[in-house]
Amino acid sequence: MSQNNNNNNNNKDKPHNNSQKPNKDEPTIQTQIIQKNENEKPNENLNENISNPNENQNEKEIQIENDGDEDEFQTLENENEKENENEKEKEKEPKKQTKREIKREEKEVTSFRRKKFSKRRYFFRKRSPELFELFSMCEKFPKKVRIPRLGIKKHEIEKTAFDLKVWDRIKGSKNSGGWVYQNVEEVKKQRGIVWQIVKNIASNLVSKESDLEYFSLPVSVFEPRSYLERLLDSYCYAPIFLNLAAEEKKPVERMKLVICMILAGLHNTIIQLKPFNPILGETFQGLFPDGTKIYCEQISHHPPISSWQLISIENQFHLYGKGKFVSTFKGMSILGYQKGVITVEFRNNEKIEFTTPSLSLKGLAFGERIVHYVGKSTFVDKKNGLQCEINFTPHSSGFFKSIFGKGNKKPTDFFEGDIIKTTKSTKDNQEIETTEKLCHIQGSWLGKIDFDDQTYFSVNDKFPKFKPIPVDKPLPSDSRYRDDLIALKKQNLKEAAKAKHKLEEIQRRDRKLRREYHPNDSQKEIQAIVIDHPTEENYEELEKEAMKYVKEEDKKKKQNKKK
Ligand SMILES: CC(C)CCC[C@@H](C)[C@H]1CC[C@H]2[C@@H]3CC=C4C[C@@H](O)CC[C@]4(C)[C@H]3CC[C@]12C
Repeated sequence: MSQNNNNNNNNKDKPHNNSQKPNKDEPTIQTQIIQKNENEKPNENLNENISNPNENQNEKEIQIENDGDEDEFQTLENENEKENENEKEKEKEPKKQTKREIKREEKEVTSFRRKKFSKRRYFFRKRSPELFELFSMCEKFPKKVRIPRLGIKKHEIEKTAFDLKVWDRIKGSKNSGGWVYQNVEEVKKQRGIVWQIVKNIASNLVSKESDLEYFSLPVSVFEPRSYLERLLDSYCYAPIFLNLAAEEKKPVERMKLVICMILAGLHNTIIQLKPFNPILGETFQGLFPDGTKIYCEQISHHPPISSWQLISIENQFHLYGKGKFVSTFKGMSILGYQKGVITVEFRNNEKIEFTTPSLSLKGLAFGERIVHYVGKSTFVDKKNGLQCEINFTPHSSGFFKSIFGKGNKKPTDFFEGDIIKTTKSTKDNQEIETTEKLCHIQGSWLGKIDFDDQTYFSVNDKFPKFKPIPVDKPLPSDSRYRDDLIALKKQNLKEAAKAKHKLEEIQRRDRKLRREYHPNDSQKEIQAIVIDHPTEENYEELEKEAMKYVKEEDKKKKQNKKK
């Protein structure tokens, strides 16, 4: 079945037609996207190793799903289960069962499953017929139409959220929690650089808790993107969940879907490469495969502040935010977060504001490189009086420890929170505030979100991850035109380093001029400390020095504790 066929079928099922259809003469967004994607292939490969470990499985899945129209939602899992069941039976009674009997049993199993899945499909259609189109427009996942697991009760799946092995988490997740970076070469490269930073701290050239922006790092640890493009990684599920949220009439359900959008995208932001710092006025214009428009711009140099917005095709939702990307050295780890509030506005004048948690990299200089999300994420819907705070390290507080004891220790990537409703009423001229707990959230940022006893998101569902497609004719300030970025894309490190140096020089001169014309402007001049790529002879020396420093720090800590 071709992709076009699939589209037609979906259109038939739709209860109402989309009135806004583009003219045939004009290239539709869809066709543009398909052409674009073909050109973009080398770029995609870069992220694929990390972002989607299950890609190969998907291909198989598509083949299976193509067999018949009815089996649209038959998954590989079911196929596997069937096989397993058959194998077990064969082992028990190898000769008695004929092929026919096995086939009959198979049919029974599939019909049972079909019932389950048709339920899902009905739910999906009822919610949003447009989503079928949305999925089929995404070129990479044309036929793999999967529904969010809304409406399926957990007891049907027979899994408990606290069972670690059953948890749906991405490849590389640790049993005790967090995600381990497996690229040994990359880590080794970065260590040499981290040791040099440690050396600078040890000789008191910079303070202990210093921002990464005080260093000019070598291009060998960079990825050929700027922060403006990188920040979009966390919105890879935004079109799916926000389109659903825009249709939702219940405020609680809407908030749940917005929470899903942010928490589900967290596992897509853990790439361990440094993006380029955007230059003042740099822009990025793009499209998500469903047509959602993306605009990003760097609006301040010091402090470096970026702003971004996503606008869906028919203005269903409008997400906007601005903030600083902070990354500070904290002893032997880096804490990275985005300072600022993000807002989503929907067509029906509903509005939700939220903040995101912080990312912590451990094992920078020695040991295993582990990524954690720490801190809090808050969601506020002022109009409907809804509020939600999600805690990313609940196990560390004494309260939760006492409840779940030692045996039930949850992994550190576990998060927990509540949606709370506050209602104001006046009685005898006095304002009374009553709070009510509506819903409990728990899950892992590495791939699972549960609301009460319903699973809303699981990585095993393999939703399509949306990647931004750069627009055809962007502004000349687009980050794609940066020389250092272009050179790094071609893997020409020498040229990239040269271009990076040149751009830094230009920025310095610009700052000087700005200060001359606006003396009151508080644009600080930072003298970045240049850090080179370490040579092999250098490497061991640096390691020894860093070791020395770490040991001294440990001694100081111990002495402080004794006092
Ligand atoms: C010297 C070498 C090891 C430095 C490499 C550090 C890299 C991996 C760090 C430095 C700054 C960090 C970023 C800082 C802020 C944010 C915003 C947050 O919402 C998502 C993660 C993200 C995007 C971080 C990702 C990891 C990051 C890019």
